Amino acid sequence: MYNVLEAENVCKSYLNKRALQGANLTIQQGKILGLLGPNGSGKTTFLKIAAGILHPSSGKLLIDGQEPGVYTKSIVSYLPDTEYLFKWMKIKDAVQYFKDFYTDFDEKKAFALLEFMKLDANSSVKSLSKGMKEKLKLTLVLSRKAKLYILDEPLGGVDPTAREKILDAIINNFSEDSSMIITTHLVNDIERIFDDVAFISDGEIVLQGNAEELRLNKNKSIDELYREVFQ
Ligand SMILES: Nc1ncnc2c1ncn2[C@@H]1O[C@H](COP(=O)(O)OP(=O)(O)OP(=O)(O)O)[C@@H](O)[C@H]1O
Repeated sequence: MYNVLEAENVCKSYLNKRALQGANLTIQQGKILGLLGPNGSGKTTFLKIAAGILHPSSGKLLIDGQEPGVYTKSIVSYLPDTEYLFKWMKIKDAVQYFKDFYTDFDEKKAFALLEFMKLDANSSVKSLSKGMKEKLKLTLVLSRKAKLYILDEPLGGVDPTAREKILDAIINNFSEDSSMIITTHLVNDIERIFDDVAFISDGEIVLQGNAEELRLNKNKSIDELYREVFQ
């Protein structure tokens, strides 16, 4: 099986804070991996390195066999946990912005997803609630035909019913040629879409495996296992 992402002994320090301390992780093609860990365990730092926004202090991280850079950014669709939409934009301007920026952007898919998310293309971004903004950002990121989707806390502000529908949409739109890494604290709600999970603690991956095998072997849901590991 081909690994879209391979991280070997990745370390990252911010001044005197060691955020990643030798993280090892692989993501296979066609798989959705949940990267799970408590606040401050290094999830966002890991994702930023994979997205090419931060450089590791040491170690190696390869995406499709290459170090993060211009090529990997062209095949990675990244949803950061921060705000990046411009307030002056209407939703349709944000779609156009992505279309201009990314050659792999599928405008038809974007408008279909907007409809699914019940978002009006003529609404202005500044009028959207937190959950609506999350839905818009997810729409934009999922409308690229990327090899790797990186979603940092994608559904925190979305209400539980919509969350279920969006998870279904993610699975229905997911192509076996691509892969996905998702961080979340909503383990119980989201675990059903994970093929694999990795637990991160103090900048180290302490457990990685197939979600179904872990459930069977430990006789626990991933949420229960998470609570046991991080209690
Ligand atoms: N820019 C920064 N400067 C200094 N320290 C940082 C910076 N960004 C993150 N850190 C520290 O690095 C560690 C890992 O942070 P990171 O944001 O990767 O964690 P996380 O697992 O994503 O947390 P959360 O679940 O709260 O989002 C934390 O101790 C954090 O305080």
